Amino acid sequence: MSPTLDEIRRAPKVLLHDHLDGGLRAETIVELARESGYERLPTRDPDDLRQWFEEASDSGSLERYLETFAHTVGVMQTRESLARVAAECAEDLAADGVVYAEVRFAPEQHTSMGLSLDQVVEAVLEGFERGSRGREIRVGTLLTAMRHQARSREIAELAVRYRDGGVVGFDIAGAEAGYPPTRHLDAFEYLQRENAHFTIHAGEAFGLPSIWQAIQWCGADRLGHGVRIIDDISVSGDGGTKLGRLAAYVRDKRIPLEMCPTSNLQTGAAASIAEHPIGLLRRLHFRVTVNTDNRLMSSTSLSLEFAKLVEAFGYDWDDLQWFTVNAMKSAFLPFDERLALINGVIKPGFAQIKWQP
Ligand SMILES: O=c1[nH]cnc2c1ncn2[C@H]1C[C@H](O)[C@@H](CO)O1
Ligand SMILES: [Zn+2]
Repeated sequence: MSPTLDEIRRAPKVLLHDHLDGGLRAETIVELARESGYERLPTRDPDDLRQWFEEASDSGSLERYLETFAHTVGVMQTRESLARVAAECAEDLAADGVVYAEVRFAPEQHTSMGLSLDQVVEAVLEGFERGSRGREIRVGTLLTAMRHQARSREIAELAVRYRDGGVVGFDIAGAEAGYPPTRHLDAFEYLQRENAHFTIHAGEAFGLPSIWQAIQWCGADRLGHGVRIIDDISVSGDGGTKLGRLAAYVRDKRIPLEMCPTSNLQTGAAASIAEHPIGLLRRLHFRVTVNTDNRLMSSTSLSLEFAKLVEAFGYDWDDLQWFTVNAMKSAFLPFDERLALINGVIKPGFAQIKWQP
């Protein structure tokens, strides 16, 4: 029997790639816009707004997809709104059965009403703490720098400053074409000297050179998306595969791929779930993880992403557990804490679901 959406919701899941400003509740956006006097929302009806985000994000272009964030970032400019959005994020993920999440956002985008970078981070950390309290979820924060801006070193320093307060790593995001990872080499070298962890959005809207730079120049621990690694794998008529040097390196080094299937369809990185490179990469035993990217823009949840993969590839509980353990192994948490979650929460949780009549 293949796993149903309801059953998947009850399984303990791990989410490594989820944007705070891409996961707001539509009702919350409308309320925050009203309270703050934000006038530019396309509609004030939550149902229409939810649909607007999904449709506007479905253009086949990452650049157009990113334009929709103006409306979520626009209502996240005060301590209260940031803390509320973060608390609701933790609540929503816990309700979906996520037991460990790393949620990212770009502090530099939340200072237009006068908050300092430190105040922004503190508000979000407080929100995650509040939303997680009493629930079976732990949330780590990743600080993102926008790749078209020039504040990555500053944001990297911010991440290190809050490393003992809930920030577990760093990331760069935004339009990929024209903004290669090496533009931010200074930030990555600083983080390496500080023994800090980081992931890089790479191989989503640009190909192998972006992935190569992220790994071989910048030293990324993980790849955000990384779907274009497929360009370095040739598949012959009889189904045989041959890995190029970069693809072999990524697999040999067990570099985690934070794959986000639905988001990739919307930005044109893949044509359909069934044709998504995740199928081949899983078969070839790359360290694949499954993620949401932006739950609002993609109208999705981690459970729904898994359910779509079950439908397209016929995955069973062992596959879903494999993706989940991969994600937990790849988290930016200390080794002993990762192990405790794998052995104490993930494996028993999947065993219970697998064996219940
Ligand atoms: O999939 C993505 N690729 C590149 N950038 C992205 C993606 N999803 C969200 N972002 C951007 C828009 C957000 O404002 C920013 C920080 O979360 O990250
Ligand atoms: Zn992303």
